[in-house]
Amino acid sequence: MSTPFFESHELTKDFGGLRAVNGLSFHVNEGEIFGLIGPNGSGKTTVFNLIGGYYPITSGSLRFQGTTLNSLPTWKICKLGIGRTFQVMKPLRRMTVLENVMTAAFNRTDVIAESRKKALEVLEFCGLAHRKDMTAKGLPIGYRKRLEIARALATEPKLLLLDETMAGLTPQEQAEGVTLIRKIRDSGITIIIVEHIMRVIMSLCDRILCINYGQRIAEGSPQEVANHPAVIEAYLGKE
Ligand SMILES: Nc1ncnc2c1ncn2[C@@H]1O[C@H](COP(=O)(O)OP(=O)(O)OP(=O)(O)O)[C@@H](O)[C@H]1O
Repeated sequence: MSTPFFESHELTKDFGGLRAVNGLSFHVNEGEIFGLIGPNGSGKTTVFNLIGGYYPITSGSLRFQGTTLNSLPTWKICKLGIGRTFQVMKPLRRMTVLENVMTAAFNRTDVIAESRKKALEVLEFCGLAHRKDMTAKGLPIGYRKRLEIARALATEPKLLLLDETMAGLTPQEQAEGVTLIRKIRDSGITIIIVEHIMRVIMSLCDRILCINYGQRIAEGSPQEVANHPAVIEAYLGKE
């Protein structure tokens, strides 16, 4: 059997007495857009933080292209080719949009001219080139979300983790975000997306995993997951 592109095996994370992620196993195929959904507090961001190396894993394992990620530092995980955005955006507020993306591009180069070239390419790709000289703190939310994506792309990921990149956007901005995410996938980058806006998840994802209390409750095509009784119950409660 070939090695899965990305694999979580029995992933578990405890915060003191709270088990935030509980024996979670799933895999992601290369080229997929894989959705991770679940009610508030179900463990989605914690899964991203474990993949990115921000928290130590309590037990279980994570493997990316055959390499075990457990206990690797965040910068090594980034170098391996896993990039991410953050639910709470963290731009360098006083720097320009271009400088923000350049700092991320330094993940792959020490040369200023190269990081600038990469950052300009990424800004063009994300439709942000015309805002390159604005300070990050002056950007409207729609552009700030794009900047988050641009910074993650500048690290040259093979796997991109998108954490609620649509929250707070207008329907028009969401539609543009969907187009951008498809374009990213079409450029050869595999995506795991956490998102509460179901219209976005349903239209983008090839497969979806729904979790609650850190455990799998359903996995399958968008249609299968949306119609799954356990998913409906988790979101709407029992009648
Ligand atoms: N650093 C932490 N210390 C203690 N508990 C935490 C920590 N991070 C998350 N938790 C807890 O772990 C559980 C899962 O939280 P997490 O943020 O992963 O959920 P989520 O599915 O991303 O939620 P949301 O959709 O609201 O963003 C919650 O009960 C949360 O309070």
